[in-house]
Amino acid sequence: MTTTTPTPTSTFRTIDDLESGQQLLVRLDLNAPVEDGEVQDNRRFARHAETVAELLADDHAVALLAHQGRPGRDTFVSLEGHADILADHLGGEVAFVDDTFGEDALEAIDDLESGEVLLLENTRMCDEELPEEDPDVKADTEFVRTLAPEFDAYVNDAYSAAHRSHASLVGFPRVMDAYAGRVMEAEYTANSAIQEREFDGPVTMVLGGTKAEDLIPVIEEVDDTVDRFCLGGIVGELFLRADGYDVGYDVEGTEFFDHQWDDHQETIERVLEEYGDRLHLASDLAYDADGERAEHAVQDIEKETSYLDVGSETADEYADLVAESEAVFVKGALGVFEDERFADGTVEVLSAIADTDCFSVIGGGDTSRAIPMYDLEETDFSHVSVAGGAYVRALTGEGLVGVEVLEAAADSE
Ligand SMILES: Nc1ncnc2c1ncn2[C@@H]1O[C@H](COP(=O)(O)OP(=O)(O)OP(=O)(O)O)[C@@H](O)[C@H]1O
Ligand SMILES: O=C(O)[C@H](O)COP(=O)(O)O
Repeated sequence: MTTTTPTPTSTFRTIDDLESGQQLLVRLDLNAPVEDGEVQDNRRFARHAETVAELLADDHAVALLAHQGRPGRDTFVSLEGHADILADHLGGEVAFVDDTFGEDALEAIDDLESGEVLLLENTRMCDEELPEEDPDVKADTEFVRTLAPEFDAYVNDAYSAAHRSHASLVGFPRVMDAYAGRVMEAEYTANSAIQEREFDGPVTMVLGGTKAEDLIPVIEEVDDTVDRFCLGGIVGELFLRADGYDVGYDVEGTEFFDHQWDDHQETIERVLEEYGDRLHLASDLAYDADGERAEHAVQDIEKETSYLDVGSETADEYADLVAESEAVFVKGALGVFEDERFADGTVEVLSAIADTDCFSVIGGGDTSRAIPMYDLEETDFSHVSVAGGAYVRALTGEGLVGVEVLEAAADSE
């Protein structure tokens, strides 16, 4: 059940301020999981499709920029498959060109007509996109200088990438009329409003997923507003390791634990010491035993086993804590929910949140996928954010550079 609608607080211009029939450069965040080389649909496609559909209905010609993965990772692939998924959501054609700002891209942009959509190749395949630099430096790249004159205006809909100072996110608003798309507007409004809210009862934060380094600072920074943290996923196992259990080590070729432990051991131990009474760690964990889900109490953990979900005792405890909360914030999944055998922790806790009247926000590009996957209703949560890193930064009150440049562009009008 949903409770509250947050108050809008944005100061950028939105697509409501655009004149119709323009040539637009639109930045989306279509970063998605890739399985066996195939990109998978996530909540971002459906959300961005609504922005694109609205722009097409207003007779704009729309060229799209987006990124996928990071160089060197197996998720760093072409956007060709993304064009097909987006087209399915739009119910119309999305042309694709395997070039971002070279001759082929410019030719395709020239041919683009009102009511048509063109997706350009992965922005992270351009050398100038990635190093995080000042927006003015990004505005002076060949990437931005080549594309900007081709368009009447720039629209940024990629809230979930707005914490990155990359050329396609911060360069264009420095040199063009710049507007926020619907996803940017909705996410910004909801996530900013969270910081201003006060709650009468307990506030619970459920932290899981793979990116421990994104979450550790959150625990310290939301210290005043959150009464208890329920930990699972990789981050939960790292805290169990700090608590003296033989878990949270890379086994069977995984690369989740050791580098994050090496980089953050001191902070994890300090946070455990300082906030221990408010940190709930798993009391049992689930693993794959010859193809079947099996569970161990944490006392029986084996260092060589790969743990893939919190156990049922932990899931029950977390569900009870959620049920008596006034507000619940989720970032990251409690287990590998993509595999049904290890979805129990994530699904039990999400279902408990959906069953209460509390204010609830579910965050994470991957984590939010669990909602449709397990037939939960998005409307049972106050807000489902398709952002991960940007959402946790918003929770801690940190600014987002991609939003700041949109605000600056509006101010300079
Ligand atoms: N024990 C575990 N072992 C391996 N993967 C896990 C485990 N627990 C959770 N996960 C994975 O965590 C992922 C979700 O968290 P992750 O931090 O990657 O992304 P997110 O929360 O969607 O945010 P972002 O948008 O920042 O990527 C899921 O895909 C899930 O499979
Ligand atoms: O998926 C995300 O969280 C955003 O697209 C940002 O991706 P990044 O963490 O690879 O910069």
